[in-house]
Amino acid sequence: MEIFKYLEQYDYEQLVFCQDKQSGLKAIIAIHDTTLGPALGGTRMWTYASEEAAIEDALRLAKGMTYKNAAAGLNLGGGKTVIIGDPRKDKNEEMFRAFGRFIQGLNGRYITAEDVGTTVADMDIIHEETDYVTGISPAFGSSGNPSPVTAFGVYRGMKAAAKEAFGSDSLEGKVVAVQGVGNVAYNLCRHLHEEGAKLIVTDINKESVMRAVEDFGAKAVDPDEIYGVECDIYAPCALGAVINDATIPQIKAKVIAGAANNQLKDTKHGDIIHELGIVYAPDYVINAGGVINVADELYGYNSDRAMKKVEGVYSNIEKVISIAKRDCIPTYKAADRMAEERIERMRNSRSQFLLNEKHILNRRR
Ligand SMILES: NC(=O)c1ccc[n+]([C@@H]2O[C@H](COP(=O)([O-])OP(=O)(O)OC[C@H]3O[C@@H](n4cnc5c(N)ncnc54)[C@H](O)[C@@H]3O)[C@@H](O)[C@H]2O)c1
Ligand SMILES: CC(C)C[C@H](N)C(=O)O
Repeated sequence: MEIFKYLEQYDYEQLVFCQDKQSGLKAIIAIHDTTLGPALGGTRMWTYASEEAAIEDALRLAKGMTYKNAAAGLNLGGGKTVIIGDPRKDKNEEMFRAFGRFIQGLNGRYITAEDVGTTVADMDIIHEETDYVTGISPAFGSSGNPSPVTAFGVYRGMKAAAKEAFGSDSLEGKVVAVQGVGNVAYNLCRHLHEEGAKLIVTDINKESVMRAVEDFGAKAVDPDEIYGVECDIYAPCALGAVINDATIPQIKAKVIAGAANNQLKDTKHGDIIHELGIVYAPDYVINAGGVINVADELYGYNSDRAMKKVEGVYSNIEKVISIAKRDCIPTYKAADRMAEERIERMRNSRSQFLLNEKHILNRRR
């Protein structure tokens, strides 16, 4: 990979490699765009097949956060970290302390939070070294685990997408096929069950499936059967790239609305499902509840205020659908347009000169 060529092509600002021999920390912080504010995005810990794969993941996820934060109306840019390692075996306290010091060294350009493989406990350790971390324990007056709030946002966004497809946002009696019943999707299933939806679930983890069957009366299917089940709504809540050439012909749902990041394998798959008349709730718009919640910590966390903002995922999905109709484009393109237009508006509004304490004029005093 020619790194500078790639950074230039997709407008990245900064890529930081962090190494700490004692703890074994190998982390890559990618900052994509800070036009709207400091880059906020989680830390993923994963066993990557190669360093190149880790760099690519950090870059791709960081850009996704620029779009997610912009579309959610947050005054935050986009960034992400990947730590190379197995979260079940390779974590230690010194690692997250060392990582916290690296974040502190960026002096607020990047703020972290949880992602796949990291937990509230990890964020609490980082917090020993820096204030540029969110999703820390409620004991510190913070927001804690973002997953239940992400789930609430997905539930709200699913209702908005259902309104477009079925003429009503009621999910009562609707059959929802949920792929992966982990942290986010278990909570999503609870909201759906409480509204009277019927659930079909799958997971590679049998215990997670059994919990959904027992708690919500869900019907269980094998992981590769989920795409083809008879349902109204397909909710991808496990992996990315699940909307692809092999799965699209199987999908019977009229709505795709779920938590997973990067659901479209390629943009062409967003075009195909649009042509098929499927209402697709773009992933980074519908799953923004977690980041909206942790971002509220930057104002002094207030749960009621944060949940009110997360309810707005409903109107954000409505906005995306209306842009898609107005401009005759698929919803994934409409979401990109919404995010890019906001960034451009703000870039222009910040173009006037503003004196700040670092400016050369101050140094002459
Ligand atoms: N946690 C959040 O707040 C948040 C926010 C935004 C986006 N997301 C995204 O939502 C998705 C779920 O996040 P999570 O925090 O619930 O993660 P999780 O790890 O708790 O849950 C994912 C579940 O998917 C299952 N799974 C993995 N591969 C599968 C397969 N092939 N078929 C079926 N099930 C499979 C896992 O066993 C697990 O139970 C991820 O893509 C994540 O990036 C999460
Ligand atoms: C900031 C975090 C809560 C980010 C979350 N992991 C996401 O992908 O949106």
